[in-house]
Amino acid sequence: MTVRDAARRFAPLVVHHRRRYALAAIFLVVSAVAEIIGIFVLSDVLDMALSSDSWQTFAATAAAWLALTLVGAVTDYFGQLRAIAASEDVVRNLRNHLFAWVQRLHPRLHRSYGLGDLVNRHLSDLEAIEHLTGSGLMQLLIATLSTVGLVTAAFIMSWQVAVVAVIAIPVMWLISRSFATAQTRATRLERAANSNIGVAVHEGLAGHETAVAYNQQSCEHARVAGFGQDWLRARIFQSRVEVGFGSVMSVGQVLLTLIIAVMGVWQIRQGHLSVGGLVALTGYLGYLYPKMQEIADLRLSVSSAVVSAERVAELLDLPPSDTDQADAISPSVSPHSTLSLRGVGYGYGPESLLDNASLDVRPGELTALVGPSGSGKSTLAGLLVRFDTPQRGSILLDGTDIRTMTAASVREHVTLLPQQTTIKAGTVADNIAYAQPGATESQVVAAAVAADADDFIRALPLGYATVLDEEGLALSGGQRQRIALARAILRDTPILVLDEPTSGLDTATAARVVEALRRLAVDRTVLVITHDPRLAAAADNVVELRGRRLVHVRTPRHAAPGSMRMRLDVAPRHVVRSLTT
Ligand SMILES: Nc1ncnc2c1ncn2[C@@H]1O[C@H](COP(=O)(O)OP(=O)(O)OP(=O)(O)O)[C@@H](O)[C@H]1O
Repeated sequence: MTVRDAARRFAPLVVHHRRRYALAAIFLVVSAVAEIIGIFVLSDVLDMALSSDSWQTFAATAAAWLALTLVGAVTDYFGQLRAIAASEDVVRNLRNHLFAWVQRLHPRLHRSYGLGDLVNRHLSDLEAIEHLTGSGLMQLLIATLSTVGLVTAAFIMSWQVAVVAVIAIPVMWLISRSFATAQTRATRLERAANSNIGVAVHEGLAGHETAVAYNQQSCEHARVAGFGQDWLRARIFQSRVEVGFGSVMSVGQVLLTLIIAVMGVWQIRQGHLSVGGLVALTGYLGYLYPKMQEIADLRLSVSSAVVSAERVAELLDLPPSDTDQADAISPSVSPHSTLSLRGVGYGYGPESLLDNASLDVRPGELTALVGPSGSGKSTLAGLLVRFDTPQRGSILLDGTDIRTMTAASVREHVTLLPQQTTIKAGTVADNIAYAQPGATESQVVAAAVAADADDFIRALPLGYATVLDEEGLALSGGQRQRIALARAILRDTPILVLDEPTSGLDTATAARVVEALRRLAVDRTVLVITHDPRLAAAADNVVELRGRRLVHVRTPRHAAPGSMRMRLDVAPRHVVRSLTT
């Protein structure tokens, strides 16, 4: 990606802040102009003082110089504040935009990047992009205008001296260009190492218990330290480029000042310049040099920002998992819905996971999907809530292909309880109500009762008001599972797809949850994915995912009365075989 590509790509996200940047730029330009005129006035003040004319004229000129300095300082203050406010707001908006997009990506893409890497892209990378398209651009504009103003003023004082300064500008630009290539390479290495550290720290902390249990803390530590070493190398490389550039520029500045001083003295001796004029001239060039260096530095920082732009653009170019057709519909939610698969085929790569899979999951029935680990059950659950679309065949909701519906509408009909339970920072009630933010207290309690969670919640120190930390570590695995189940129940959609709802539960609790699921299935369509023989035995239908196909193992016709109490030893042999695989 070139600087131009990056600017073109992200400018539309910044463009609606142009007025704020413009206002900041106006303040800063006024400040720069006040500075330039101030130096001019200073030369008069000095010449007057040296020629000791009237003290009154001297005082008036000195007051004008002071006033200009004050105007410069005040406008600089407001300009800087405005610029900072605009750039922070742009970063905030860019982050909102990126986060909204990343939320639309398939969960498997989140996993493939790693959370640490994604977090990094939401933080420092966005700041760099703002610099490229907002504050950096504004700084470049002001530095360029100031340079033009200072050079013009220098020309008025002495064109011979000003020519030397003008010649220095393209030389500095060429030097900064040669450093920019190295800076891009260094930044790429630094960003990659930084992301690796983020991923390693996140994984190390998220899997801390496993690391301790397996005595692998030193391995986790070595992993973070290894990436830290890469980062250090990249930072040293980056600093070498930055500091090297700074040193070359300093030598250049000294050379330039020396040449200008020699020329200035020569001009005074020739009678072409006054002492005040030389002071003003060196003042102009004293301001000019940092402005030129700022332009050259911007060239370097822009090279770093391009790397960040590449990293963010990479995420924004990923296809979202919830793209709707142009004429997608949002059918109204009916209390009873049938979910059907017709000849569904799906695979992550060339290998199929599902082939010609067909199934009807009807209201009033509890359907269990069983099958060996890795056979594709969770993948199928993801298709039902349109994380992805089948490559062949279709999934129908009351006869409507879910491809033709908006993804949001599909999820208004179908609730998925994922295999991994998520507990958010907040109270128990907040966690359950996450499914339906406007839910009343009694609805939250009813959902908890249905998930057999009410008793243990009431036993917590503050009951439903007990605050859980982000990972819900204050709760046992089974308790977290039931809170997640209550959350799914609270959504009150006609179809529930529950991935391993009884995993981690003791026999008595699992039995109560199974009972709760049977009650739910009375007026809902419930599909449970399970390895739990008790749950499969309690289901009206049992379907096995076997050899990429869905095979009916048991239908309501064969279900024993009171199937909820069916024991594993009386469940059909093939159910037992598939559950124990
Ligand atoms: N994002 C992915 N990319 C490629 N392959 C994947 C991806 N996610 C899952 N798989 C593979 O697809 C297969 C099915 O995975 P899935 O999680 O659907 O199985 P499952 O039947 O639910 O397993 P389990 O019963 O152990 O939960 C596995 O071989 C898995 O490695």
